[in-house]
Amino acid sequence: MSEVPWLVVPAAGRGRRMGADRPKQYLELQGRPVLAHTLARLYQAFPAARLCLCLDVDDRHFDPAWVPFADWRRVPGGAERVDSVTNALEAIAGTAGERDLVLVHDVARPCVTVDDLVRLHAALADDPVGGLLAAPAADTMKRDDGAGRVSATEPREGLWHALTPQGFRYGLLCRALREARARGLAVTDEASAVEALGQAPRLVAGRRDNLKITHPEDLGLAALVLAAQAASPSHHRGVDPSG
Ligand SMILES: Nc1ccn([C@@H]2O[C@H](COP(=O)(O)OP(=O)(O)OP(=O)(O)O)[C@@H](O)[C@H]2O)c(=O)n1
Ligand SMILES: C[C@](O)(CO)[C@H](O)COP(=O)(O)O
Repeated sequence: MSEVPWLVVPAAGRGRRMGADRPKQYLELQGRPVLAHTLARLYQAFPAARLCLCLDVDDRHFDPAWVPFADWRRVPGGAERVDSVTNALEAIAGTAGERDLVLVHDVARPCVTVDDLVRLHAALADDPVGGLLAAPAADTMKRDDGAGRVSATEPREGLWHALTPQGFRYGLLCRALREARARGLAVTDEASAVEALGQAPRLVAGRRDNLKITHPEDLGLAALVLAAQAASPSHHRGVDPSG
């Protein structure tokens, strides 16, 4: 029987780049808010997991009916994503064990498949460091000169897009985020904090359609992805019965 993970879902962003009338996690996608889709995918993969949901303290849109988990708690969001995740880890101090696996997943990634969730979980079961879903860069990469022109073409070999979930043992993740804060490092994901400790997180190849809804056009793309996934049953495969 495999280990049931903790889930941390940072959902306290304001969606500034989306520029909508509400945070993007509450925008409608196939008739339901983005947040409800994301939590449903996580629940399909890990029905017995314990969830920490990071929400803005001034959130006026959230409805607990969208949370399918039996064991969940609401945690106040912080100023940045990393602060929201840190608040979640602090909220479960004393309950979570040092070696417990914590999977952190952006609420803004509703298209993650059950198959990828289960594969990541399995890949991290015995990994001494932890790791993340990631997709190899598929485009030619340009660097700008700061004035709208190309200054260089960067080799893409070995470059990956960091996706979520990202999963690490509770003790290691707490230490990594604490040290990153102490050193004033700007970390945009959990892996970069762990890297700053000198550790090498495992890259687990994930689907490129696990997109992060960020800009206005991403909402339409996510709707197309969900429709395409519904037409193919592959993402329902591999649900862990012990979860
Ligand atoms: N203070 C914050 C900022 C972000 N997030 C969450 O972190 C994830 C990734 O962040 P991003 O895509 O940047 O979301 P927003 O912060 O909402 O977007 P923007 O940067 O455009 O305002 C999202 O699930 C978002 O809700 C969070 O929990 N707390
Ligand atoms: C964690 C993340 O999704 C990895 O790609 C991403 O860094 C979060 O988005 P942000 O715009 O950097 O907050």
